[in-house]
Amino acid sequence: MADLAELVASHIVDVPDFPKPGILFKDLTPLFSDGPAFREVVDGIVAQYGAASFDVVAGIEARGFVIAAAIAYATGVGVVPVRKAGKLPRAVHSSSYELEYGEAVLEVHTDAFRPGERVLVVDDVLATGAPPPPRSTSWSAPGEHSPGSPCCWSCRSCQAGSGWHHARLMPS
Ligand SMILES: O=P(O)(O)OC[C@H]1O[C@H](OP(=O)(O)OP(=O)(O)O)[C@H](O)[C@@H]1O
Ligand SMILES: Nc1ncnc2[nH]cnc12
Repeated sequence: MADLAELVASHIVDVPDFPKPGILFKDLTPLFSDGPAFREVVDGIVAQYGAASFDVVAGIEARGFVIAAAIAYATGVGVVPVRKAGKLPRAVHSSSYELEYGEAVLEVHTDAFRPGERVLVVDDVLATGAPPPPRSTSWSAPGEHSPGSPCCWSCRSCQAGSGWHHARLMPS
């Protein structure tokens, strides 16, 4: 797993101030475009969870689609697109959330999953994403936890020491 993490890290390009000043954007396109590396990562994800542990893969628009489709093809299961608001043509479940650099709404068709189906949900990056906090939720200053700790191993705000991130990602 350490090797895989290194492989991923070595194929990420950090882009400062994209899409907004203060955001360090993790660009995974070099990983997607490197055939052997991408295959190794996809195979690694499948091995991590076990091909028999899920019945369908859900990918989060848009970069998550790339990974979800590859996993689905590799394991012979179907893929369900979880799309940004207004893109799906039929009845949807909908949920809003906060991004590191904005807000968005994700939707999935109400009949996308069958009862009891086991779903592997994939995306490329977890920065800060979380449902909008309830009023009572406290917010924690960045840097209160060490980068690499389980609470925020992929939390860019914490690692970059800038911005705020949701307490949900932190241990209580
Ligand atoms: O943890 P968060 O702060 O939610 O950030 C992570 C999300 O942001 C990016 O998607 P984005 O909405 O930018 O869409 P894209 O994949 O279409 O670029 C990324 O692919 C994740 O879905
Ligand atoms: N820092 C970041 N890099 C890439 N994608 C992101 N989505 C949210 N924050 C991001």
